[in-house]
Amino acid sequence: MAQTEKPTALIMIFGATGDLANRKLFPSLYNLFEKGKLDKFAVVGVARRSLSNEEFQLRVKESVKENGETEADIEEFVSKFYYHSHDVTDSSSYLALGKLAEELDSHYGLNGNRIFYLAMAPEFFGTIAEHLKKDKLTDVAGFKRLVIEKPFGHDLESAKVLNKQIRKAFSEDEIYRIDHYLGKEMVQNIEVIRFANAMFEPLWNNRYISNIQVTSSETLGVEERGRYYEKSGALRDMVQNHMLQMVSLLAMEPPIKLTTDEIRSEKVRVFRALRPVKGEEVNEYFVRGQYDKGSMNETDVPAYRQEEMVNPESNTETFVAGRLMIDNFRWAGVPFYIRTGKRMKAKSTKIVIQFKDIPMDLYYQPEKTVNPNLLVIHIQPEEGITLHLNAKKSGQGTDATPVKLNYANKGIDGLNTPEAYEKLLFDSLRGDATNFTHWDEVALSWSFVDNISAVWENTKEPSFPNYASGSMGPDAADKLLEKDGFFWWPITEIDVEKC
Ligand SMILES: NC(=O)C1=CN([C@@H]2O[C@H](COP(=O)(O)OP(=O)(O)OC[C@H]3O[C@@H](n4cnc5c(N)ncnc54)[C@H](OP(=O)(O)O)[C@@H]3O)[C@@H](O)[C@H]2O)C=CC1
Ligand SMILES: O=C1O[C@H](COP(=O)(O)O)[C@@H](O)[C@H](O)[C@H]1O
Repeated sequence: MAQTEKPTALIMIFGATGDLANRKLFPSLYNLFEKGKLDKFAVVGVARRSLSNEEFQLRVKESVKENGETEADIEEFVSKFYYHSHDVTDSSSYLALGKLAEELDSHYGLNGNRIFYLAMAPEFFGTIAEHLKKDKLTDVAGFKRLVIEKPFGHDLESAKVLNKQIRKAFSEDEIYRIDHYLGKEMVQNIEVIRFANAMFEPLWNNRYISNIQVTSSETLGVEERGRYYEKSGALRDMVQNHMLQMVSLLAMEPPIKLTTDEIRSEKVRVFRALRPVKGEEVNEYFVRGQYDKGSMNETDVPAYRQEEMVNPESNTETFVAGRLMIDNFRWAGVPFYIRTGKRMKAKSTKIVIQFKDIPMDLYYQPEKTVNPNLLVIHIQPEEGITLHLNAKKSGQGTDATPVKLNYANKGIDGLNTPEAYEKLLFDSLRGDATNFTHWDEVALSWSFVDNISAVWENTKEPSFPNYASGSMGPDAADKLLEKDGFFWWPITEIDVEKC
C-alpha cells in the first residue's frame, strides 16, 4: 500500500467510551485534524452503553477541550463522529455496524479505506477480528488495517492464539500492534543518533562500550488497574514490550535501507540473539520488587498490597531489574541492564551508554578518577542527549574535569502524551508500520519473558514488599550491577535540564 501524506479513511474505534479513547485517541485525532494532516475522514465510536451521536460528540468535545483546545473548528471536527451502541460479543449487531460504515464511506467519499482501532480489553480482540471478517466489514475497496492495543497476549501461547485469530481477517502487513514507546520522539531518535553520526557508530560495539543501562521509572502506583496488573506485573506490563523494544533499537545492526521490513528484520535479529535466562539463572540475573508504603512528595501512599483489587498477599512484581546479554559479534560481553518500576523516586526514562575506560589514564591522581564517557539519551520527561566528556580544568596544570555537552530536544514533554499516539495513529493511517511491532518481535519477546515468569510465578518472594515507595527499588537491583563492577547511573542527577 502506497503511503499517502494526507490519508482518507473511516476510523472505527472499539472501546470509544473508555479511558484510552478519551485521553489519547480523540485528542490525537484532533491534533492531526488541526494540523491539516487528514484529508477526508469520519469516526465511528463503538461501545456498549447507549449514547446518541450528539451525546458522543459532546464527550469527544470535552476530551479535546480537556487537553486545552478551544479552537472554533472543534465543531467541524466532532461533526464527523458517529456512535454505534454494540456489544462486541453479540454477532447480530455487526451487520448494522457494517451498514453504517458503508453509508459513511459513501457520504464522505472515503474510498473504502478502513482503520479498525481496538481500544478494548484484550480478551475481545480475537472475537472482534473474526466478526469483522465474517460480517464483511473487511470487504472493502480500499485498505483495511487493524490497530491493536497492548497487551498482545499474556504469554507466548496466548499470543499465538490471538495472532491466529486476527490473521484470519488481516494479513501481517495490515496489523499495527501498538507499543506507544515506539511513538516517543527520543525513542525514534535512537536510530538517528546511531546511524547519522560518524562519531558514534564506529564505537557502538563491545570494543568501546562497557555497558548500557535502560531505566523507565514511574512515580505512580497501580492506580485503578489492580485487576489487570495482578495478572500482569511489571515484567509483562513493561519489560516484554517497551523495555525490550528500546534494547532492540539500541542493539540492532544498521538496516540496509530505512524501510519497515529492513528495520523490523534487524530488530528481530536482536531478539534472536538475546541469551535466554532460565531456571536458577533467573534470580541471578533478574531482580523483582514490590512497593511498600512510603512517602511521595510528602504525601503518604499505600503499599501495593493495600491497593484496590490487589490480593493482600500478592506475589506480583511492581519492579524489575535485569541483565540481558546479546550473543552476537557486536555485543558479546556487554551487559544491557534494564530497570522499571512503579512508585519510584522519579518519573524518568533514560538510556545511559557507558563507554570503556581509556587504556592508560595519563591523568591519574590518587583519590581522583577520570569519569567514563557517557552518552545519555533522555526519553522523558526531558527530551535530549547529553555527552559526558573529560576536559582540562581551567587554570594551571592539566587536571581533567568532567564536562557535559547537552542537546535539549524541545524542553519538557508531557508524560505518555498524545504526541506518541498522534504519531502512531498518523502512521497507521498512512500505512507506515515501522514503529509498530511485528509478530516475530512479539513472539520472541514473549518466549524470553516466559522463562522468567515461569520461575517467578512458581516461587513466592518472601521479601515482598521489598522497596519503599519513593525509592529507587530494592537493594538487590544495585547488587546486580555491583557484581559486575558497575553501578546504576543516577537518573535524576544527569537530567539534561540540570546540566
Ligand atoms: N488507558 C490507557 O492509558 C492505556 C490503555 N491501553 C490498552 O487499551 C485498551 C483499552 O483500555 P482503556 O481505555 O483504559 O479501558 P476502559 O476500561 O477505560 O475502556 C473499555 C472500553 O471498552 C468498552 N467495552 C467493554 N466491554 C465491551 C463489550 N462487550 N462490547 C463493546 N464495548 C465494550 C467500554 O465501554 P462500555 O462500558 O460502554 O461498553 C469502554 O469503552 C486495553 O487493552 C488497555 O490495556 C494501553 C495503554 C495505555
Ligand atoms: O504501557 C504502559 O505504560 C505506562 C508507562 O508509560 P509512559 O509513557 O508514561 O512511560 C505504564 O504506566 C503502564 O503501566 C503500562 O501499561
